[in-house]
Amino acid sequence: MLDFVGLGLFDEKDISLKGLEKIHNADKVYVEFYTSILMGTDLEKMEELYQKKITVLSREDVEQHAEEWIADAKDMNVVFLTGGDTMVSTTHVDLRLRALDMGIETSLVHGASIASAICGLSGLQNYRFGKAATVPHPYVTSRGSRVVSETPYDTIKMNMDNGLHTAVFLDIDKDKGYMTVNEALEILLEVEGKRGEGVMTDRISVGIARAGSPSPVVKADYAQSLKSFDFGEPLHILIIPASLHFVEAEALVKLAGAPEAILEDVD
Ligand SMILES: C[S@@+](CC[C@H](N)C(=O)[O-])C[C@H]1O[C@@H](n2cnc3c(N)ncnc32)[C@H](O)[C@@H]1O
Repeated sequence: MLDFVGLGLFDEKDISLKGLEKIHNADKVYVEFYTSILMGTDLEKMEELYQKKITVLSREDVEQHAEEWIADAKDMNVVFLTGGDTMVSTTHVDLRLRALDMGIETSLVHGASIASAICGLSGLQNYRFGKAATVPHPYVTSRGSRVVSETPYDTIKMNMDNGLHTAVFLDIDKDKGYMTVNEALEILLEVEGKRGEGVMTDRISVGIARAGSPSPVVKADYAQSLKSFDFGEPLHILIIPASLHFVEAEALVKLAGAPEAILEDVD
């Protein structure tokens, strides 16, 4: 049996009782921290609370060599842990399908996810979100030119045209670190400036830091101002709202300190 268990958002205590039960019954427990990471804990604290040894898998272990560790699940209980919900904004459905092809039974234990936390913390309605985007760190080519992905900007623009908000996930890179809301806004405004377009200028953006922690930060402001706001420690996520329903605008003013002027431009 291969059990996929979502760890929730912030520390080792965010796991569900069902998830914990799966770990207690497991012969082997694996975790990956490349799609998301619990910033309020570490492997030692997790192993202490869960009373199990946990092996950390790299992206390569999960995406290229999965058969090697999944095979044990043919005659053992193997648990695979992931930050947030195990199947939200990850590619882990591929792992599940591979396991099924190998004749291995699978199960899911869901965890609190950033996808729903952003709605709760900001007051933006979950049914008004379109396709999510990810802002990767810029990279430098062998010839020395800096390359910035324009894909997230295109996604925001497409969603905006359809009246939909965009959740913008921020890159987690083992060398370059955790991207901040500030860096992501700089990158998106750079693309906007280069193209001479105006999707984000004069619009409210929302930054959220450390969802699920005792002190999450939620701040809404015009992109140019928000890019210098201090959100503190990671993880961060950015939301680019489309037009706002009046309750969403009121929530952004009261829950995220947005300028009251936004109350005059609502649906
Ligand atoms: C690719 S998503 C994976 C989502 C995860 N499976 C879930 O369901 O929550 C990871 C990105 O979401 C955002 N994120 C995840 N947890 C967060 C948290 N607790 N606070 C703020 N942002 C978070 C970060 O931008 C991070 O890079």
